[in-house]
Amino acid sequence: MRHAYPAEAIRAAEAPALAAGEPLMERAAYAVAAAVVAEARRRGLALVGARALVLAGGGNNGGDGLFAAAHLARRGLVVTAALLRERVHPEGLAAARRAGVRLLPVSGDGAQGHTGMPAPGLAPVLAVADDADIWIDAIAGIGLTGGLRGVSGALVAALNERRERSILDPLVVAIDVPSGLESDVGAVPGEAVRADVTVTMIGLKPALLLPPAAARAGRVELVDLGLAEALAARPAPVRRLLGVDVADLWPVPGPADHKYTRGVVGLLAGSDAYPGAAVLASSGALRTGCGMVRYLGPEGAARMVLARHPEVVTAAGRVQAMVLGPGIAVGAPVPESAGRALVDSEVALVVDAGGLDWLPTDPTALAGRRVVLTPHAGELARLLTTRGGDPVERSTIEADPARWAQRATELTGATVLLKGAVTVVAQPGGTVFSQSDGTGWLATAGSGDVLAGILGALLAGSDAPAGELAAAAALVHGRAGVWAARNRRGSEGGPSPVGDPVSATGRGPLDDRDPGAPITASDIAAAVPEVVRGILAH
Ligand SMILES: NC(=O)C1=CN([C@@H]2O[C@H](COP(=O)(O)OP(=O)(O)OC[C@H]3O[C@@H](n4cnc5c(N)ncnc54)[C@H](O)[C@@H]3O)[C@@H](O)[C@H]2O)[C@@H](O)CC1
Ligand SMILES: Nc1ncnc2c1ncn2[C@@H]1O[C@H](COP(=O)(O)OP(=O)(O)O)[C@@H](O)[C@H]1O
Ligand SMILES: [K+]
Repeated sequence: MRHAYPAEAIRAAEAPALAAGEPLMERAAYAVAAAVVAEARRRGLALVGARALVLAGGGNNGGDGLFAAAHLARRGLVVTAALLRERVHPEGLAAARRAGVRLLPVSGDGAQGHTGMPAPGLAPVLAVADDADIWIDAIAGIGLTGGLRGVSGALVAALNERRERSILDPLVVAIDVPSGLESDVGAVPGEAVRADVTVTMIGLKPALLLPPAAARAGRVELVDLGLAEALAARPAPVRRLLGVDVADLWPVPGPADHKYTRGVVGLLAGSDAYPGAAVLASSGALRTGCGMVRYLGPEGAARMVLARHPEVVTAAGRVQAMVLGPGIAVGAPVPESAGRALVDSEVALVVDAGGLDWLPTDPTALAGRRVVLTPHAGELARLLTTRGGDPVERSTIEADPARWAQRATELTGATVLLKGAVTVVAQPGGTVFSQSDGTGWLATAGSGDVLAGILGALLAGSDAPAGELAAAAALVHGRAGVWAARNRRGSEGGPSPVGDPVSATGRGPLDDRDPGAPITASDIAAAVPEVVRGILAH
C-alpha cells in the first residue's frame, strides 16, 4: 500500500529530528543529486559538462535545491542557480557559491536581487533554461499556499510554454512536489511545473497520488530521510492499493466453500436499449470468480446473457451483492427487485448509471451498509447537481475528482468510486483511494459495465470494507486492460494465451515504443483471470 500524508503530518514527523540536529536537508539534497545523476545516465547524458539550471525559491525547498546544486557542480556539471527571492536559504547559498555554482538573481518586478545588483528579470534565466540539459525545480514544496505568485508564477508559465511548443526537452526533476501544486490536494491551483521525476522527502504527499495534480509529478521517488517510522504512526488520508494488498483481501475459495458461501451476485443491468451491458457485467462478475451470477433484468437481455454465459441463473433468489444500473437509462422506473435490494441491509450494492437515480434521498438510509456508487465524471455531475442543489459541471469534477467524490459520499452516505484515467474511491469519513493501474485503451463502451461486475463479485465474496474492495476492483480492471492491450492478437475470442512473455500481473508497462493494441470491453473481462492469478501468485 502506498500512503500519502498531509504537510502537517510531514512537519510533525520531521520536527523531533530537526530539533535533534539531524542533517535532513543534507540527506535530501544528496538524494536529489543522486536521482538527477541516475536519470541523466539513463538518458545517455554525459555528466561532465552537462548544463543544469536550479530554480531556487526562498524556503527550505530552495535550500534543498541549492545544496543539490553544489553536489552536482562538484561532479562536473555546469550549474546555474536562479534565485527567485531576495533572500534564499543562506547555508544553501553559501554551499552553492563555494562549489562554483553560477548565481543568477531573478526578479520580474525590478526589485533588488540579493547581491545588491538590480535583478534582471526573466530573460536571462530563460536563456539559461533554453541551453540547459536539466532543470531542477526547487521553487517551493509543502510550504506553498495558493497558486504560484509573482516572478515564480511567470517563470513557470514561460518554461511550460516553451516545453509545450516542444522547443525544449530537458530532464525536469522536481524536489518534494512540482512547484505550483498544493501538496495536500489533487487540484492544480494555477501554473505548475511538469516534472519527469519527482524526488519526494519523508513521505508521499496527496498531490503525488491524486488526479489531476499527480500527472505533473512524472515518476515519483520517495526518500524517507530515516523518518518512515515516525510518519507511519500518523493517519494517511490518501492511499493506493498495490497488487500485494489485493492478494491479501482476495476471496480465494477453501475446501469448506460451496457456491453459496463464495457469494451470489445479482445483476439488474441491461435494458432493451442497452442489452450488451447485461452480458458485460455478467462477464466481469463471472471472470472475477463468484459462486453464482443471478441475472434479474429483462427477458431479451437475459437471452443474450445465457447465449454467452450458460452458467448464469435467471431465477430470483438470495444474493449477497447486487449490481444495479449498468445499461439502464436515466429516468427508468425502479424495478421491484432493485427496490427490495435497496432496503435489505444484508445486501451489498454496486450502483451505476441509471441506478444512481434510485438511491434514497436520505443519506442516513444507507448508514452501515456496503454500498458503492460507480459514476464517471458526467454521471457524478448529474448526481451532485440533483442532490446538492447547485449545478456542478463535469469539468469542475475533473479539476478535483477526490474533492467531489467526497462531496458525493456526504450527500448519499455511500462509498463513491469515480471512474477516470485515475480512479478515486471516497468513503464516508474515510480514506480516499487513488488507483492508477490502467491505460487509455480502457476508455471504450462497456468497460464500466465490466468494472461493475468485478466489484459486485468482490462484494459478494468478501466481507472487507467496501472502499478497499472498490479500489481492488479498479486495480484488477485497470490491469486487465493493460494485459489485454499487451497481449491482443487479432483473433476474436479474447486475448490469446500465447503472447509476449508479459508478467501475468498485467503490469508490463505500455509505452511510446509499444503502446499496445485496441481492446474491447469483452477483452477486459476475458483478461481478469490472468490478472488475478498473477496477483495471487505474487
Ligand atoms: N526543514 C527541513 O530541514 C527540511 C525541509 N525540507 C524541504 O523543505 C520544504 C518545506 O520548506 P518550507 O516550509 O520552507 O516551504 P517551501 O520552501 O516549500 O515553500 C516556501 C517558499 O515558497 C514561497 N511561496 C509560498 N507560497 C507561494 C506562492 N503562492 N507563490 C510563490 N511563492 C510562494 C515562500 O515565500 C517561500 O519562499 C519541503 O517541501 C522540503 O523540500 C526537506 O529538505 C526535509 C528537511
Ligand atoms: N484514459 C483512461 N485511462 C485509463 N482508464 C480509463 C481512461 N478513461 C476511462 N478509463 C476507465 O474506463 C472505464 C470507462 O467506464 P465508463 O465511463 O462507465 O464507460 P461505459 O459506460 O461505456 O462502460 C472506467 O473504468 C474508467 O476508469
Ligand atoms: K519543488
